[in-house]
Amino acid sequence: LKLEDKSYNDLAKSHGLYGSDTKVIVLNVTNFKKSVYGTSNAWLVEFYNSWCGACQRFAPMWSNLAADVHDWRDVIKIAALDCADDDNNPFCREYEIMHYPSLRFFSANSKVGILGTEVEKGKTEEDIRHNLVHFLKKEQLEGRGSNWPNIIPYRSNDVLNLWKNVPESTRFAFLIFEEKESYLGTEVILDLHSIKNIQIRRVINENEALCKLMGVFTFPSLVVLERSQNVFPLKVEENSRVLFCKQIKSFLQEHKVLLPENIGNPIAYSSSTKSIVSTKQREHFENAVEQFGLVFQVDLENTIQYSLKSEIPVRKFISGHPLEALKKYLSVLVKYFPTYARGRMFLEKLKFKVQDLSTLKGQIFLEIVESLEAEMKPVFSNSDGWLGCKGSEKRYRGYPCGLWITFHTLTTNAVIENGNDPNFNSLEVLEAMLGYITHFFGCQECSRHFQEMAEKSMRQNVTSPEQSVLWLWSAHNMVNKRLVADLTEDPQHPKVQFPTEKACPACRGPDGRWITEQVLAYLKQMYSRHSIVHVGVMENQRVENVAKADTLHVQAKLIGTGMNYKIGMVDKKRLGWNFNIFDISLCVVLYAGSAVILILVFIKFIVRKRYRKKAYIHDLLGKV
Ligand SMILES: Cc1cc2nc3c(=O)[nH]c(=O)nc-3n(C[C@H](O)[C@H](O)[C@H](O)COP(=O)(O)OP(=O)(O)OC[C@H]3O[C@@H](n4cnc5c(N)ncnc54)[C@H](O)[C@@H]3O)c2cc1C
Repeated sequence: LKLEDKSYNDLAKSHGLYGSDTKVIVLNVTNFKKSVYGTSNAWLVEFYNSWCGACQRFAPMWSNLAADVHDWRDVIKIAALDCADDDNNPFCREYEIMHYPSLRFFSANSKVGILGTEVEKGKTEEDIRHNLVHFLKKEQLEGRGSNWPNIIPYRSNDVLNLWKNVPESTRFAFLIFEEKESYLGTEVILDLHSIKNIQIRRVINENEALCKLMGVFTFPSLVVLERSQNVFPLKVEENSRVLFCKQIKSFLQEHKVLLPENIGNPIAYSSSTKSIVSTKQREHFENAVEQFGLVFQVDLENTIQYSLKSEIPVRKFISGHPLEALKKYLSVLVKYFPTYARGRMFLEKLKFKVQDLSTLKGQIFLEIVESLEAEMKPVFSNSDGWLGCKGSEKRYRGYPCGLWITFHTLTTNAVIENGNDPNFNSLEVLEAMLGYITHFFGCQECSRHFQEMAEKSMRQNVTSPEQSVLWLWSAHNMVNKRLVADLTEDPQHPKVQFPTEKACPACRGPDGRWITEQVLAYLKQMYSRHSIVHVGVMENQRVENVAKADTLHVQAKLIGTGMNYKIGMVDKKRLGWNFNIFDISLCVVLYAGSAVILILVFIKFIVRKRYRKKAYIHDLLGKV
């Protein structure tokens, strides 16, 4: 497949975090195998998830790297694949992508079935580039990449050997003398390899004879040899890749060697790593919808759908601790996830099918979920997208927001419904959440932070039902605090200490300290299953347990926010045999209508009969 880099991105249906303005090649389930396998260049692919904060923060670095090594593209291509895209998700399972972002190196000419080698992300773009150089050197040492520029050090002490096996037209040989561990020589070779009629080779300081011969005693150093045996030592002010490239290029320009345009000038991709939330937006937010704390049923359902159909099945095998965590997660969903009758039955059956297993494949779990869903549909509302968790752009909010509100809903409803039970386990939902976040949540960085928080204070502090709700609230606020002004912060939904002062004036004392009883009351009110907004729920879903009072309460809230939503279905209480008030009313109306029609027909019949009788008598009298 000989596509220019730009064409890959033009063909891609969705770009995820990488638009057409970057040099990152967008791969997907359709083009991945055709592109990556059997090519003369190697590939470095980022498997990421567009909702994952760590991936969003990593994206500018990845784009920078792709721009930086763009001149190496016939040796290595830099690409990315979005595992959050539903089409790509099974593919990420096949490649056993357990966390995001994951970097995989694919050798030149690799065969289909090779899953790539994990590459360390490091902390900086330079770290990844150096790791990449390691991989490329290894490739060539193992005999691959024979058509690549030679990055193996020149070991001979006879410079005449430099001119063997190179085309006649090669005029200059640049020797970069450096220490064994240095990356500079390889990088310069790769940067400038498309310049014709020259060769650039590394000489390491262990080749003492050649160093002596060339009079090189400091490393790195640059020496040029002409075929005619002229030798020019070139002075480079700093040991930098850019300056070495610059020096070689200016030497070549002086000697009238034609240079390809823009060669050896890595174009930096500029992207801010800071949030673009202005102070004004932060202030404006104080007055915005969010402060009313609405929780939408479709967001909760979207969350567990993503978790059950994408996040859990991405694991190839689930056993041991992850399987235990899955069982606990399903158990709390069955108990406390607010859903309709079919949803509840679906969760119960799912839990039942998993509870006795000692090992499970991710793919099998997905099949169980899908077959139960097909058997019992409609199970979910199948809305088009997020409502409360909708971001101002696709990369913001969504699933992680949904996961937070789902777990707040579970902890709160557990306490509201069973908190008075003397056998109530205050840690049950939190332990289930911790297990889920530890073993399944794709955002590795979030998972690590959450585990650290739990380790520090969860089991110690949560000694009563109410404390489970408050612990999660305070843990979430710690994350909010850490993410203020972060790149992942949605400008329309700045990170705040929750609830805002405006939303809950009673939640803070005069000194600004939290009044936890008030916070608890606020959270119980917001996350109670009775407050959940059933907007956007499919017509054939039936809303249970939502009393008229709640409907009015929600309506009032929505009116207060100025949101233009219709409250559908909310006040339709269910009756037996799947009939609701609407069905019954329709029957009564039809019944009454048909009775009226029958009466009218009857009257018409009587009137006509009388009229005919009269006409007959009249006729008879006339004849007489
Ligand atoms: C367990 C977990 C750990 C995470 N850790 C990290 C991390 O370490 N680094 C990172 O970059 N991202 C992390 N994330 C993602 C991050 O916290 C946000 O979810 C993401 O940035 C989306 O933010 P958001 O604006 O939608 O609001 P979110 O923070 O997702 O909040 C969703 C909704 O919850 C409500 N809410 C907010 N705060 C509270 C509170 N204290 N108590 C109750 N309700 C509240 C609000 O209505 C808000 O809209 C984590 C996510 C989860 C689920």
